[in-house]
Amino acid sequence: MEELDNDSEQPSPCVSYLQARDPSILSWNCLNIGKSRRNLNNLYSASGGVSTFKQPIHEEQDESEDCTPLPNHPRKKDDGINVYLRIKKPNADTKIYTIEDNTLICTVPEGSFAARNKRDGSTVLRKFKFSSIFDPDASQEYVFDSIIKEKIVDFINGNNSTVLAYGASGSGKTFTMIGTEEQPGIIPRSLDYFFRTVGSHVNKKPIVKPLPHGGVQLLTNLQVEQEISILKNILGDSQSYAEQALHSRTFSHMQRRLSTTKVGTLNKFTPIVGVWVSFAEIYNENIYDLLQPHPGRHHERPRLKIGGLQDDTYIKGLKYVFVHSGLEAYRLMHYGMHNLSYAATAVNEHSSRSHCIFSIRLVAGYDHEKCKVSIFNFCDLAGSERLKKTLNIGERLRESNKINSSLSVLGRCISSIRDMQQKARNVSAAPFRDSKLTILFQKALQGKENISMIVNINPSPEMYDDTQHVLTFSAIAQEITTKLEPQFLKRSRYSAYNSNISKYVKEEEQYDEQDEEIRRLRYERADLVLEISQQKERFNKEIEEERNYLIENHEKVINLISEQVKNLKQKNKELEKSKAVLEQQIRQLKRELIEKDEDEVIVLSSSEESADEEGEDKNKNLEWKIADYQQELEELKVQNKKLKEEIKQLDEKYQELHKINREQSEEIEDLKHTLFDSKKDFALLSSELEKYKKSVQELTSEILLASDEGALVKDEIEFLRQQNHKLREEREKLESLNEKTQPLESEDSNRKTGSYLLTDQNVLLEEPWNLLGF
Ligand SMILES: Nc1ncnc2c1ncn2[C@@H]1O[C@H](COP(=O)(O)OP(=O)(O)OP(=O)(O)O)[C@@H](O)[C@H]1O
Repeated sequence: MEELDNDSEQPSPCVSYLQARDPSILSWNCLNIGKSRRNLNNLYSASGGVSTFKQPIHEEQDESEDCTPLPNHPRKKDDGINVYLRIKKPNADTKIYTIEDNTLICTVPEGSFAARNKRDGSTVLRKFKFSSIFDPDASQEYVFDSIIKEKIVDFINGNNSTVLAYGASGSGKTFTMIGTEEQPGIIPRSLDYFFRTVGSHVNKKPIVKPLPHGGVQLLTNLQVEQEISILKNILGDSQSYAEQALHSRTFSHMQRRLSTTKVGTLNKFTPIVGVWVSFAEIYNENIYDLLQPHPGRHHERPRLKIGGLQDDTYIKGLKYVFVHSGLEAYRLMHYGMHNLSYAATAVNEHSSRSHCIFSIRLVAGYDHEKCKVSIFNFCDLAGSERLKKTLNIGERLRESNKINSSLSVLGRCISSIRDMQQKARNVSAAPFRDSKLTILFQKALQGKENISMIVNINPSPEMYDDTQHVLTFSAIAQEITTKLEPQFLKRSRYSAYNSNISKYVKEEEQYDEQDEEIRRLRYERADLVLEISQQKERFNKEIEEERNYLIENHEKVINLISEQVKNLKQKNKELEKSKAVLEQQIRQLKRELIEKDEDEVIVLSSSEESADEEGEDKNKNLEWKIADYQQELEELKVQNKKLKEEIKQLDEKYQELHKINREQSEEIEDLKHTLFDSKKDFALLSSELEKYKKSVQELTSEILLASDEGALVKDEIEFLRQQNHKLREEREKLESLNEKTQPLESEDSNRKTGSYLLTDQNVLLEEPWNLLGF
């Protein structure tokens, strides 16, 4: 694999990468309106007959490419940032877009601001030029073959490559990158193509490992085992058997389908050929490793930092996993996909909210000291949806802000690189450091590595605004123009020259065009003035109403809206300024026209050609001004519309909150009544309880009294017993005394004298009781 050792092909930093393969790109960048006017006239006539999406259908088909050795394919020094446009299949027929060569022509739909400026019989057209356009029928295979295949060969030969997928949510970025089981995208196809080319030479075990900041590290036996177990752990433990089986099935299914397509072969190969895969995610401007097992729902994933200097940047601590087959790499990709932060938005339920970078590193060489590492990055950018369309709030709003700001930094980098390269200035002045994404791809964006962008659009009319935003951001060149009807062009106001038509016909046409231009500018100016005053009026009214309304409940939202209103006002001011400049230019043009009228014979004879060019240049400038102005105003209008929508949303939300508030207040009132009643009941019960307590107390004291009396009775009984006892003793004494003194007394006399002493015990006991009154 000699090609892999070729170090000499490193591009020089000053290479003009904007010199795209398609030479027409640069001429478009220069936007020579003089030339393009003629071209456009042709285009108009051609586009009239062009039906929507007339490009040929590219079905999946077997390739007949020869199985030839890979060419030594160093990266071309003139490679630029190729921007490809891929159009998703529309749900319904749309007449908005037509394709001509590499130009997408958008017919501004009725109701759009740009369409309102048109005159009768005219149509506003917006044109966007790309390196290549893939129509809705372009198959995954066709896209892969056209854009990626060659880059894989470059990659095998040691060159770095980056492919970015850009577009609004749901436009087909992930479909293009990953695809489906039946229609695999460019990552699975690249893995298949790559491994079928180098597969048999890939080491079964890792020998060296690429280091993040460049170079490689020779692995010890223990480290080799550790690296192998990393892959096993990720694939074995973390994925269910069902998932593993599904991914294996899908990949082998795809391999079977692609097995007939030919790949290149390597003539020679080095002993060290190692393939390493990484998968990173940039979410909310934080970097995460998608091949790192997720720590669980309630734990934060470790955030990774960017290391390196200038354009040699890398992600510190990102896991590189050794693989030796396409299937292993494919399964790692799916593992990473599981870890992705997906969030629901109004546009696409599974809209990806983060930028995902799947990278393949190829390490090849004869020994660890002479190894070369090449990297292929596949980057699926987050959806570029506009904030207000998705009705994002809170966390989602913060996410969207970060996504949009990183995409806008990317856009600014791309356009400032274009500008600077055209003016031969230093590319590193572009705002690369403003987002993680551009820091990581700085080298490629500076033209030192191959980089391409696949722009995906959804041509449905409801996505028109988002699509325009995406196209404006990404197109290599663009133009806004109006298609005029022929009768408009035929008018002539210089009939005085009819006698010498052949001489003046050309001049007349030129005057006609200028006249036309002035008229058109007047129309547009009048429209713009009207639009601005209406906008101002509407803004003032709406802002007044909304402010009063929202002030009580939505302080945060009000701050946001005020900010937006301020921006819009600022834009309005800028528009006013450009309008003044425009008016000034129109006046100047008119003055020149009058002067020309006066000296026309001289002008015509002496400097016919230079007058042509001058007029054309001025027209060009005016056309540009108007185009800019129109575009700005259109964006302003879109923003205004969105703002109104947002305010409406807030209004509804407020109404809802108000309703809930009212219901809650009513509930509170009910509760208050119930509480009042309960208090009354409680007071009543308390007084009854008091009464009850009192009667209990009385009863208790009565009981106590009764028990005291009982005790008294007991004491008296005791006392009587003792008395009784004493009386018995006394009787016994008396009896013994009686026996001693009168032993022979008769029975009758005994009965008379001691009747009470000789009777039974009952008689004796009766006497004390009688004494007590019982
Ligand atoms: N060219 C195409 N042909 C067939 N189906 C497509 C095409 N492009 C996209 N789709 C389908 O449209 C849907 C949305 O596409 P996809 O998920 O790729 O969009 P996305 O741009 O990645 O969105 P997001 O940024 O929200 O993740 C998917 O169901 C996908 O299969």
